[in-house]
Amino acid sequence: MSHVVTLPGLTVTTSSSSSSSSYPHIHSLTTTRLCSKVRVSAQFKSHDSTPIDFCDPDWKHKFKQDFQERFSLPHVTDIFHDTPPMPSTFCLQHRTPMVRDFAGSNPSKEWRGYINDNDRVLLKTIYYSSSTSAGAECIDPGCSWVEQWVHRAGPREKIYFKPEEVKAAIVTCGGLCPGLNDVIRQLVITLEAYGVKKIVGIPFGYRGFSDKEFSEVPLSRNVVQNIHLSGGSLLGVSRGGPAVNEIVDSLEERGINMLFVLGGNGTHAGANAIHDECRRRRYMVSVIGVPKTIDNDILLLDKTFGFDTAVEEAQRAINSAYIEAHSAYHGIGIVKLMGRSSGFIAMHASLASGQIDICLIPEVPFKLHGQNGVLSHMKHLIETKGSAVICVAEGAGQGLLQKTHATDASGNAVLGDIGGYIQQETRKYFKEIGIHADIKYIDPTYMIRACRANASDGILCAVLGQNAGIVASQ
Ligand SMILES: Nc1ncnc2c1ncn2[C@@H]1O[C@H](COP(=O)(O)OP(=O)(O)O)[C@@H](O)[C@H]1O
Ligand SMILES: O=P(O)(O)OC[C@H]1O[C@](O)(COP(=O)(O)O)[C@@H](O)[C@@H]1O
Ligand SMILES: [Mg+2]
Repeated sequence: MSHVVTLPGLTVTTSSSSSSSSYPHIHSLTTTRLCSKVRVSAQFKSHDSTPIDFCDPDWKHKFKQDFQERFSLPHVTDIFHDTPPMPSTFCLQHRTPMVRDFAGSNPSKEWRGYINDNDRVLLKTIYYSSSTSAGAECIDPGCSWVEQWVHRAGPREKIYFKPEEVKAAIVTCGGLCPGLNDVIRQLVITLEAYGVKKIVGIPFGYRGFSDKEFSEVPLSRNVVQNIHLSGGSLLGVSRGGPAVNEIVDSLEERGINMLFVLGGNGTHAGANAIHDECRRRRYMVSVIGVPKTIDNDILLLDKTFGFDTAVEEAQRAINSAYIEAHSAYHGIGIVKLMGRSSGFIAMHASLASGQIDICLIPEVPFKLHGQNGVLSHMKHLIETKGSAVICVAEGAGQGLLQKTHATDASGNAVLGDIGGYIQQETRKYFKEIGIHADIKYIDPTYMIRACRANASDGILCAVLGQNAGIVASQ
């Protein structure tokens, strides 16, 4: 499944997080005789999924063109051709005076705070001279250098929404993630800086659009001033909810013409559908998505908000498991961390802690039983070190569990409890081989998810919130 993630200042078509975007599926590609058979990863396929023909001397140019198309930003003038631009109300009015302003210069002429529409950000910075170079990510067999650019986020000189005519709504959907409040806060502050007066929060995710018992939450700088000091979402979150038509009806009834959605792949599939429906109805709305995934599984993004906090917080659980395991005779600690389809949290937390003996992630299949299984390695650890600590990502080893086919209200598969399964199997195994083992299992998922963002995530959220607010009007 493919969906559009609209980042503040850039639109990215990604595969759904279930394809674990940083580990894209490999597709085979057969070329003509002159070119060798090569395999190309999904991220390097063209826009319409046709494989690249490397025998075409023009392939690089075509690849770049295709990449640019994928990353082109939709604009209100694509549909409402006559919308007049107006000078931005943002930076010039609300920036902090700079020292040189006091020296008598003309600030409006000197200030260089706007982004040019053609500013770009280079995505890849490593030049791999060969495909055999460690970690090489190559497009073609010769590992040619191909620039990949995306739009630079930031305030433009012209805007297309009059602040006094804007009613902005913010909605947070899916599961919690540290930093949601930080993004909401910065969004509100930025919109106010533009001069937007009507800003509301939609309670409990998309459900807030249809459920009559929830009313809009008026938002202002005063309301959001301290919300980043606690975790969760001021607005609440939910899974499932109304159909897209109902949401757009509600937008129209409420007169909302800027919608900010904070959420993951499901939320963005919804945002995309809302955008399409608004376009179909010719209802002028700016729909802005801020990607939220604590799992950090979005291709092209170095880090998503909440991930850093999750890794930091996960270490408390790992440390507790370690202490328990080391304080017991033949102690075994098992910690399950988030990561439906990717093991970034488990892997980073394990590396950072230095206390994990075995780290199991969804990207790497493993077996529990048998000669090279996890259990026999645990036995080895018990015999050699006296204890063992295991970190497992929630999506790891799902093939070992019985499938339930259960889904949550949003249609996501409900995963089996791999941590609990490993605990049970470990207990059985050590009993069978007659070795004492003291097993403790920790699942800190909700303790981690509900945390307040750490300083590094706080800054990331502020940047995202600000860019989301900025991109909406231009
Ligand atoms: N394909 C879809 N089209 C429209 N809305 C969707 C789609 N998938 C999920 N949603 C809605 O998006 C919201 C959040 O989705 P969910 O999967 O729970 O979390 P996340 O956004 O974190 O992935 C839910 O309200 C759900 O109904
Ligand atoms: O119990 P809930 O709220 O359905 O959430 C459980 C899931 O939420 C997650 O935190 C992911 O949430 P999102 O899909 O909203 O990003 C997973 O780690 C976990 O499987
Ligand atoms: Mg999701």
